[in-house]
Amino acid sequence: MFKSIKRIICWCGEFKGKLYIGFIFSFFSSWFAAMPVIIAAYTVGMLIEEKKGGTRFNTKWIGFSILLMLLFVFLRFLFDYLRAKFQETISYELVSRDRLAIGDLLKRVSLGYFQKMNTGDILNSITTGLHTLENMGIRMVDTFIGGYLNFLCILIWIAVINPMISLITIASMIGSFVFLLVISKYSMLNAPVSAQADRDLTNAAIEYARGLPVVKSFGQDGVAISTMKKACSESKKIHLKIEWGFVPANCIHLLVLKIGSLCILLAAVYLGVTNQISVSNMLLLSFLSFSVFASIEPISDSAHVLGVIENAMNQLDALKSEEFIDEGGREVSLTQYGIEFHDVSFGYDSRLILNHVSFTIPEKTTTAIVGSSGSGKTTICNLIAKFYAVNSGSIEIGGVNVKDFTCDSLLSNISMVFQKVYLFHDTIRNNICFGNPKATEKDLICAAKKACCHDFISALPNGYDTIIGEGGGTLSGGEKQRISIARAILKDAPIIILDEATASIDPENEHYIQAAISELTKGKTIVTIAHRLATIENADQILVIDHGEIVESGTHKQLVKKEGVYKKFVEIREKAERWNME
Ligand SMILES: Nc1ncnc2c1ncn2[C@@H]1O[C@H](COP(=O)(O)OP(=O)(O)OP(=O)(O)O)[C@@H](O)[C@H]1O
Repeated sequence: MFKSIKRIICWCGEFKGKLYIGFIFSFFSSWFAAMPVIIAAYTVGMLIEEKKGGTRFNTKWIGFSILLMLLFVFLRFLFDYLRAKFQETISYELVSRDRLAIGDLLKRVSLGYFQKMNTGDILNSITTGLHTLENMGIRMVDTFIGGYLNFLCILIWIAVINPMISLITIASMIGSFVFLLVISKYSMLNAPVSAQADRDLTNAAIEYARGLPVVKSFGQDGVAISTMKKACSESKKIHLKIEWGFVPANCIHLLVLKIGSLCILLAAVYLGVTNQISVSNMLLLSFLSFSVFASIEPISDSAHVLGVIENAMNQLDALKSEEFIDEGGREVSLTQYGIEFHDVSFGYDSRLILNHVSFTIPEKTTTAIVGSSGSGKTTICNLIAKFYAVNSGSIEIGGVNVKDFTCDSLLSNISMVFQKVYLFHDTIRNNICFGNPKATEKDLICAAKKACCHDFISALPNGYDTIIGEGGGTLSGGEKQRISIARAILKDAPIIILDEATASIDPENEHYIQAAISELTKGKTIVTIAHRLATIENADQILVIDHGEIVESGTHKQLVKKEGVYKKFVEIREKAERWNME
């Protein structure tokens, strides 16, 4: 329990000071909260003493005590306000800091990480996990430390009045603490199970939403929803079981405190009746018996979430400790943009995909990579962009090993246009300007015109301010492709990696996209996974890849003369293109 609290305090980092100041205010707030009760008890006590024929009661005291009580009530709320002012914002600041840090971190891990982890798991850490910390982390520490500080204040008063009763108070607190430990232990044990149930549910929901088009087309709604239903019912079952498990320890924790209050009350009355303490002190102890444990009663709720918080912190630490692919990288500014592969071998897992691949792409030339499906073309492009680290060999860009770049510094030199375009759920303007956030309106329109998308964007009711659905769902494939090219044109990077996506596009769109690509690639170093014969034939260099090895390289003219893989590939493409034309 203490370890978890210490961990949360450490998590506060630069905000620790604010947290501690908050505790000081909390301590004073507790003192001021106790003062009106003490004054009321003494006033009533003095009145009773007078009635019994004791010391004469000074009536002026009533007015004075009311003023004092009002002052303490005001001070209590003032210190409470100050505590909240210092502490309440901390969790929001921390979570915002961590969300941004994770966003940055995810940009810097190998893409292999996203295969190792489910999207739902990552999503859960960033959303539910951090939300748990945001909502419960600091509150839990505050309830715990604030609660015991409050208890300590009242305990001091009790000890001053009667040390024996303070021992009863301490014994009750210790008794209840034992059950708090039981609750926190149970919470620690069950939190991973509960978190796994949440992750399974998120993954099932994502899978269901993503697969809906396939589900509908195969008329399999029943099958798909059954996975969701199973995940929901499992989650309900697990959470209910855990909640019920807390009940016994919770009840006993509360029972011990209530019995403690009762014992203090009985002891106070006994001491008062037997004249061992004054009436005022008897009344005061009676009042305090009700409030002494009030601040530690809710700690059991905090102990419940201890495991959940620990688990959220573990997830956060696991994310933060993920190895960066650009560890040790630096900002590099290039003066030339040729690409060289030196004896590169690579596999996503134990299976080797690229086997001792070497080639050179001179700057400002076009290199087409051709080969059968699964031969390793996309893998080469992914390695140039350092999405993965090579197993052996090296890749140089502009004479610098890609290992030596930070991801941002490397990718600032590269524009990638994929077959499968991803557009953000945002305006068309922001999607295009993603390539260059500093671009002016003039630059934006110029890029859109070059990418042949200005006309269709202008025809939309909200023009460039039209919101594109998630993934670009509200646009056609050709429109999305042209927007992604406009994005790359605006970025104006010296190296272009292009997965030429013309196979599935109609002739009119193909014409537009080719025009857009020509604008994009002018004067750049281009690596293209080429499908169209026209692009391949015009390339300065063709690399033919087969089973992860470069089996042929040269110009179109040189390669068709050989009776090799390329010639066969050209014959197949010619047939396919003729078939497309018919
Ligand atoms: N992330 C991955 N994890 C594991 N294996 C992968 C991964 N991506 C690709 N592969 C495997 O690596 C091999 C090469 O894939 P790659 O995508 O580079 O081929 P490609 O030549 O671009 O194919 P295509 O023309 O069909 O797109 C394939 O056998 C593929 O199954």
